[in-house]
Amino acid sequence: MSRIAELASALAGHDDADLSVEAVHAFLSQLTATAVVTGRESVSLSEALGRVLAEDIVSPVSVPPHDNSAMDGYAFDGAVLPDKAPSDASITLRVVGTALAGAAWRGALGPGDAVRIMTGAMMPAGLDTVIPQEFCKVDGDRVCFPARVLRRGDNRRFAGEDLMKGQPALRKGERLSPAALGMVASLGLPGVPALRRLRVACFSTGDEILSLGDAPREGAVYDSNRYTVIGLLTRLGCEVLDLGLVRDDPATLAATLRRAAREADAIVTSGGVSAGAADHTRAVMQQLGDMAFWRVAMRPGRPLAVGLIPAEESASKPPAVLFGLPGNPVAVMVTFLAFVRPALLRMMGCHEAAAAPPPLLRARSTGPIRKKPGRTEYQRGFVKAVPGALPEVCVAANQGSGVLSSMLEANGLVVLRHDQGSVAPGEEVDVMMFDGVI
Ligand SMILES: Nc1nc2c(c(=O)[nH]1)N[C@H]1C(S)=C(S)[C@@H](COP(=O)(O)OP(=O)(O)OC[C@H]3O[C@@H](n4cnc5c(N)ncnc54)[C@H](O)[C@@H]3O)O[C@H]1N2
Ligand code: MOO
Repeated sequence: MSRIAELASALAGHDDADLSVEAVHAFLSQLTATAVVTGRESVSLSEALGRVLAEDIVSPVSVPPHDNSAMDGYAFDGAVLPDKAPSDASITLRVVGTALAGAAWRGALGPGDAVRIMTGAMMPAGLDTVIPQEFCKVDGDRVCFPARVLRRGDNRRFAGEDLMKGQPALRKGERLSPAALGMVASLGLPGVPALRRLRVACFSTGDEILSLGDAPREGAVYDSNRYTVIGLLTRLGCEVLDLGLVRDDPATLAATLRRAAREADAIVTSGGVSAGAADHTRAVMQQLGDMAFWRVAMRPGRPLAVGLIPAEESASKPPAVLFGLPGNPVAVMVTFLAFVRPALLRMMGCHEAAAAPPPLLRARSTGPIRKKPGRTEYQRGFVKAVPGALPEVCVAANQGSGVLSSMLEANGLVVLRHDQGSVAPGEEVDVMMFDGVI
C-alpha cells in the first residue's frame, strides 16, 4: 500500500462521504511529521526575522547583568522605612553622590545616605530601594520624601530578572518574532543557528488563465492565484520557486511537476483538481506521484489534492509534498489558511505551539448567517471593536468563492463548525483574524 493510501485509510469516511476538516488536519500532521527540513545555517540577526531556530538558545549571560534602578530618583537602604508610620511622616536622607547608567558608583556610604540614581544605573552596593524623584524635595545635599509612598525593595530590578545565565532563552523550533530578535540581541549574540528555509514551488494551471501582459481574451481570466500564493508563502518565510502558469497539457504539466519535485520541498498548485473534463492536472499528478484527491466537507474549498511527488533523478532527496488547491481564488486562500499554512509551518521545523493557528476571536454576529450542518464554513467578515462588549462581526453579502474583493473587505473568517447550523443575529461566533496570519 502506498504511503498516502496507508495514511488515508485511517481516515473515517475517506471512501464515501466528504472528509471532515479535522480528518484532513490529522492526515496532514502525520504526513508532514516525516517531511521536516534538516539543513541548517548560521543567520545574522538582522536577517533572522521569521527564521526557525535549529537548536535551543541558552543564555550565556544574565539579563539584566546587574541589579539596577527602574526609576530616576534616589537609591537608599530600605531598612530606614518605618513599619508603621503616620500618614504625614517623611524621611530625610543625605545625598552623597550620583549613579549614572553605564558605570558602577563606588563611593563611601554611611547610614541614612542616599545616592541620586538614573534608570538602568547599577544599584550601589548595600542599597535596595529607589524613591522616584517626583516624590522628593531636595534642599542642598538633603532629599526628603513621604515615608508611606513605597516599600522596601521598590523600583529595584534584579540581575537575571529577565533571563538568568544558563537558562534556555528560546526553544528549538521557535519562529523568530521581533521580540525574539530583541531577546537574542540582549544576550549579545550576533546570529542564530537556523533551519534552512523551506523551498516551495508554485504554479497555476488552466487554459482559460492569462498571464499578466497577455491581451484579454473572451472566456479567459488573469492568473491571480499565483500572486496570492506567492504572497502567502513569502509571509510564511518560505523560499518561493515561481514556476509560472502551466497550460493544461500533459507533457508541460509533467515537466513542471518533475522540476518542482527535484528543486522544492513542497509544491502548491491551483486549479484542475475537481473532476472537470478538460483537466489533465489530476491525471498527471496521479501518474507521477502518490496522490489522494478529496472532497472536503468545507466551504469554500471542497476539492483538494494531496500527495507526494518523488524527485526521480535525485534518490537522496525526499519526495515533495504536493498541495493541489482548487482554482477559485477565495478557495485558494481558505484552503491555504486551513491546511497548507499549518502543514508548511511543521515542515519548516516549527515546534507545536509555533505551528498552531492563533486562537480564534469570539465576536457577536450583527445579522443572521445561513449555514448547513455537515460542513465547516469559512465566511468572510469584518470585525469591529465595541467598547465594553464583545466585538461585532458582519459577514460579507457575497460569499462566492470567486469573489476576491470580499476577501479584501474582510479582516477575518467566521469559522462555522461542521455540526453547527445557521446563526441568529446577536449570536456569538468564532473568527480567525487575518492579522498576523495572512
Ligand atoms: N460537478 C462539480 N463541479 C465542481 C465541483 C464539484 O464538486 N462538482 N466543485 C466546485 C468547486 S467547490 C471548485 S473550488 C471548483 C474547483 O475546480 P478546479 O480546482 O478544478 O479549478 P478550475 O476548474 O481550474 O477553476 C475553478 C475556477 O477558478 C478560476 N481560476 C482557476 N485558476 C485561476 C487562477 N490562477 N487565477 C484566477 N482564477 C483562477 C477558474 O477560472 C474557474 O472560474 O470546481 C467547482 N466545480
Ligand atoms: O470549494 Mo469551491 O471552493 O468553493 O468553489
